[in-house]
Amino acid sequence: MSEHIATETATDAQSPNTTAGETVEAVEDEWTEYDFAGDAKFSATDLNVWYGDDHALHDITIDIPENSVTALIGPSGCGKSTFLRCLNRMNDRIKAARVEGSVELDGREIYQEGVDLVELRKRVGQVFQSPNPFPKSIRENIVYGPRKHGDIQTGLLSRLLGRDDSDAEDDLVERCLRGAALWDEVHDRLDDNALGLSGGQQQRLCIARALAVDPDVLLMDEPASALDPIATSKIEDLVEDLAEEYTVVIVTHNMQQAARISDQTAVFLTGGELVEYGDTDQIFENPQSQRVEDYITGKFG
Ligand SMILES: Nc1ncnc2c1ncn2[C@@H]1O[C@H](COP(=O)(O)OP(=O)(O)OP(=O)(O)O)[C@@H](O)[C@H]1O
Repeated sequence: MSEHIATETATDAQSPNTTAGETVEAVEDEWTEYDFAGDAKFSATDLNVWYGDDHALHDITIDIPENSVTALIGPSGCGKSTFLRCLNRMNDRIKAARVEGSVELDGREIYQEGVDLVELRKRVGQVFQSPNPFPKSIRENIVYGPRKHGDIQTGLLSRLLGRDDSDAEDDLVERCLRGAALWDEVHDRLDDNALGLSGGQQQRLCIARALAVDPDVLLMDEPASALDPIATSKIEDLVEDLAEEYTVVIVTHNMQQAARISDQTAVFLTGGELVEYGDTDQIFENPQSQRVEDYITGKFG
C-alpha cells in the first residue's frame, strides 16, 4: 500500500471539522501502510473508474490479503460496488464504465489483453445482494456451472464421451452444500425447487453455487441485506468459516457486521476515494482519519 497523500482542500473533501483553506492532511493524519502477514491476493494500483463523465473511483491503491475477510464500507454511492466489480471485471459489462489502472490477481494483471474472462470469473466468484437461485432443483443449482464449464459430464454428453461423472456430481453437491452450511437442512430434498427455500437458505445456496466452480475468491455485495437477523447471523458465521479457504471481499452498509466478521476494513467516502484501510479493530477503535472517525461515529455519511 502506498502512502495516501491527501492534498485537497477541506472544502473539497467535505470534512465537517475543517475550516476553509485548511488542508485535509492537517486533520486527517496520513494513514500508513497496512502491513499484513501472508501474500496479497489482489493488488490494485491507481485504479480509476468513470461512468461516462462521472468519476466514480479515484486512484485506488490497495493490497487485499488472501484467505481473509476484507470489508468495504462507506456511504451510499461512494464506489464500493464499483470497486468490487473491478476485481472480476464485471464493470466490463457496463457500457458506460471505463476503467484505468491496474489490478493484479496473484501477481498477474487482470486488465490486459488476452485475459480469459470466463476463467477469471470462475476464480473470482460473486454473490449478490438478493438471493438469485435458478428456478431449478437445489442439485441443479450446484451442478449447473461445472456442467457448463465441462468439468462434469452427465446424460447425453457422458454417453458421447464414454464418461459418467454422476458420483463426482453427488460428491460435489454435498461438498458445496456443506461448504455453505446448508447440507444438514436440505440433504433429503435435493431435487426440490430451490425457490421453495427460505431467503437465508437461498442465499447460502447461491454461495454453494459459487463454490461449485472452485473459486479462490468470493466477492459479496451486501449478501445479508435482504435477510432477517437469524439468517444474517448464519451468513456472517459462514463468511468467517469461508475465509479459512477462500479470500472474501464483502461490501456492507452495516458497520457492526464489518466489525464482527472482517479482518481488515477499507473505508471509501463520498467521491469514490479510499480514505483509510487497515486492521478492522484499528479502523473501528482508532481510525487515523478524522473523516473516517466522523463516518464511523455517525457524524456524517
Ligand atoms: N451502471 C452505472 N451506470 C452509471 N453510473 C453508475 C453505475 N453504477 C454506479 N454508478 C455511479 O457510480 C457511483 C458509485 O456507485 P456504487 O454503486 O459503486 O457505490 P456504492 O458505494 O456501492 O453505493 P451503494 O452503497 O448505494 O450500493 C455512484 O455515483 C453511482 O451513481
